[in-house]
Amino acid sequence: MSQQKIPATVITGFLGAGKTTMIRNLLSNTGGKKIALIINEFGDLGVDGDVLKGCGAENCTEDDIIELTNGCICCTVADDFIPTMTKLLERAQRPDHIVIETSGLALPQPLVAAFNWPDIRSEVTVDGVITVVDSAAVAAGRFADDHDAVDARRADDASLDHESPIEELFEDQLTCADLIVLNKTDLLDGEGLSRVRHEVASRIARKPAMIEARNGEVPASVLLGLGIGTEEDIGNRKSHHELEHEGATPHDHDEFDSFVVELGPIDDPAGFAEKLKGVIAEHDVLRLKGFADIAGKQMRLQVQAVGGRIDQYFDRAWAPGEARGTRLVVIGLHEMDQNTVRKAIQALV
Ligand SMILES: Nc1nc2c(ncn2[C@@H]2O[C@H](COP(=O)(O)OP(=O)(O)OP(=O)(O)O)[C@@H](O)[C@H]2O)c(=O)[nH]1
Repeated sequence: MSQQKIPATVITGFLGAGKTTMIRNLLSNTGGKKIALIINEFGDLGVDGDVLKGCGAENCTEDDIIELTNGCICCTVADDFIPTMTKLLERAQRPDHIVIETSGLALPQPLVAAFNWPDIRSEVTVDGVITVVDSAAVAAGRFADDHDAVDARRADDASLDHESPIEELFEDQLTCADLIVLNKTDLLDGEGLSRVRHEVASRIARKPAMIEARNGEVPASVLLGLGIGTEEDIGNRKSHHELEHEGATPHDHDEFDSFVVELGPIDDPAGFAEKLKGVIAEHDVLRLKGFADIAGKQMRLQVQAVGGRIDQYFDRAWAPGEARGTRLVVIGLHEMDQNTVRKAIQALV
């Protein structure tokens, strides 16, 4: 008798929507299922891997967490994702379930389509694609572009064939969903949330289930076991790019850029965060995350900024022999001036 296919859940969603937070919560309540986690993030710091490995889940040990670091998963399917899956499937102890966290800038379509490759298809199936949405960011209009401005730009430059890259990606990630998690409900009231629900629904023709969550707290029984087999339906969930350029090469990430800023110790983390908000707003930084060395503290500070909202918390002690330091990854649109932003952040300490 052939072995049953292993279900794989793809978790996607724009930068900072709460994917890692949701997975962290999931790993603490898997109902005994052994999970293998494949994670991919944009930027050179490996913050998500560090956060998830640090959560010490029994059913997903450090060995079960695989980081894909050679670029965005949707562009490295053949070179990175498929070989990783093949190796995972060769393990003596196979996982009960595979969870894949895409980078916040990934198109889920090419990844899901990879499950139709013969070697993978015979052993794994996509249990479902879950798209996490930052409800507060939707309410603030972060994905609703200024269409007049875009039209004006297009009139100036005939080669511009699509709308804002952020808006497109947001819609492409929704288009792929079997389940949409409207996260960060704590930041909105009932009316605001209902507007977000309508706005999200209006962006896609399909009507996947939509649930609300705070801090990604959704029971494993809801997230795992959707049983969809999404790879068989992926042809009906085309991205903007696929619709505009049938048969064209996949998209790249030229529209976005990331870089790492290194700093010395920070004396006043609250003051630093306040001033950082100003830099983020002035330079349209989309996402900033990393770890900070706070003078006189044994613990390192995790810094997470999504747009102008900054969270900071001490996550663990600096390990013996570990080089203390402040390292922050900054992600923005390509036109962001790296040198100016780097200098502006360095000037804060
Ligand atoms: N207020 C609030 N903050 C949240 C919630 N969920 C996540 N966050 C915060 O949002 C920030 C980003 O969360 P992550 O889980 O790292 O988001 P992500 O989607 O994994 O981010 P990328 O991997 O960079 O795309 C962190 O500071 C979280 O603590 C929520 O429901 N409410």
